[in-house]
Amino acid sequence: MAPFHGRERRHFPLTSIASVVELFREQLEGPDEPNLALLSIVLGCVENTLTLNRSVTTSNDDVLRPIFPVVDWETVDALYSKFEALVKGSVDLTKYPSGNSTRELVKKVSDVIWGSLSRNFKDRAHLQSLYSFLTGNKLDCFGVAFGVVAAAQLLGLKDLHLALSEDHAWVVFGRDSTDTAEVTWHGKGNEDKRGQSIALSVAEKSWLYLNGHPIVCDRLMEVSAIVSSLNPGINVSMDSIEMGALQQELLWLLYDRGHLSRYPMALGNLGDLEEITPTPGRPPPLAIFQEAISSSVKYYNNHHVYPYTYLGGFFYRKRNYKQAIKCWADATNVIKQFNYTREDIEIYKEFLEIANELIPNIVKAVSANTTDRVQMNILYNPEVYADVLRFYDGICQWEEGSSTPVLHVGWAQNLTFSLNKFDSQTRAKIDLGKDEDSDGDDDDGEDNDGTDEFKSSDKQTRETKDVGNSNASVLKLEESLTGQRETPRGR
Ligand SMILES: FC(F)c1nnc(N2CCN(c3ncnc4sc(CC(F)(F)F)cc34)CC2)s1
Repeated sequence: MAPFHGRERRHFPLTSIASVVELFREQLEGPDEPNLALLSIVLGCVENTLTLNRSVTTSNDDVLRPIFPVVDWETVDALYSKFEALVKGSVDLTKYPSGNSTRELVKKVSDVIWGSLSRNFKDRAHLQSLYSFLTGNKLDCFGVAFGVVAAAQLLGLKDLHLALSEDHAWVVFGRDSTDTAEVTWHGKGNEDKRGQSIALSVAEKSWLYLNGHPIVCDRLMEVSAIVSSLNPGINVSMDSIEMGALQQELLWLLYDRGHLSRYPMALGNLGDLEEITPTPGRPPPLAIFQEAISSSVKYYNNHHVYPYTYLGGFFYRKRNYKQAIKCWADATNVIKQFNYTREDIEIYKEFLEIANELIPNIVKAVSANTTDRVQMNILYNPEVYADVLRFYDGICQWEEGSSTPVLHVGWAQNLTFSLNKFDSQTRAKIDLGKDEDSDGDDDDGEDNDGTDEFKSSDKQTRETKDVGNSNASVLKLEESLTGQRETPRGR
């Protein structure tokens, strides 16, 4: 049975990037909601063809370059009908009161997707689409959550939407989307919490749930999520040019309609693509990365970390080390608002790489390459030194109040390595102003080795102090981790 109004049929067979873009344009223009299952099947089919079983060689070993795959209507219609039969065959809507979705109904839809998954390994690439689900019974964490939303759309559940953090996905439903439910798993070795509300997890103030500032999608942002989670990767070192071009064009189509404005990671993805292949007449990557930051500040109370690490990575690749370090300090200025829990491992790894590889590489590169006067001067620049301290202070504040420690002696070794590369006069130049106490003089007799800052301060108070306390806390950190003094906080 043709599941669509036949309007979509006229685009098939899809034989080029332009034909896929036209299908998406028509879907986005309405009047109906875009059909999430259809679009996910189409993109999954194209991605699968362009990135898997890629190179075909002839007898004399020429590598045949695949042209853009032909996506037939019959293929898509058959897969769509299979999905529709599975979903409508498994969920008897008469058993659920009409109107807003209930937790039981959401759990049932999640069970339908969950129950169809093959048991084996699930954190490979290209497992995010309904094409993967319908042809291989495999989905990754995002794909399961997306599949639940696509199934809900098929069932006419208009209140059920996708919620996204920087490393997890769940759903919102009910009147004004205030109810939430886990529908997929997260990470390795964590029991899935499907069916539960996310309220308890948010209360832990973990980065994983963005402390109440997730991306809550509407149907059009759910299309943005499908496009943004496209993976043009053929292997670790090669991307499909056609797939990257398709993702870039679809992201601009969504950008022009405003469907990326509240989606910082999609803007970051677009910035990365524009850095590789600039689109004539479009803003430069820097402007797009800055838009991602503005989006997080404007809509998510500056609680997203990735906008700053997207931009930091961009500056690092451009060898603009001063700006890169500033972005990374701005990134820990975000993470310090959270408490570290074991499920935040992905962002921990991000900061570990910055602290223990990228910053040491920078200070090594600029001190080794003394001929490059421009780069050399960052080791004589107190603002850069202050940003390195700010970076570490954010990590320290992240650890404060957390159930799980963040720092270990490896951090301190890299900290001392990086700080010692800065010229000693430079280190003296930063404003170490002590905080004014009530009678206004600096030294009120208490031992000013910074201990008091640890005992009395919590995150809020330290927030208002200048970099001086960051310096104190970082030096305390260095001493505590290298064993010269007791740990600043009993743990
Ligand atoms: F900060 C930079 F270094 C980054 N480079 N790539 C980054 N990615 C790439 C793409 N990505 C994403 N891009 C669009 N949307 C989403 S929703 C989501 C969480 C989950 F997968 F749904 F669980 C992840 C994610 C995750 C972050 S951050």
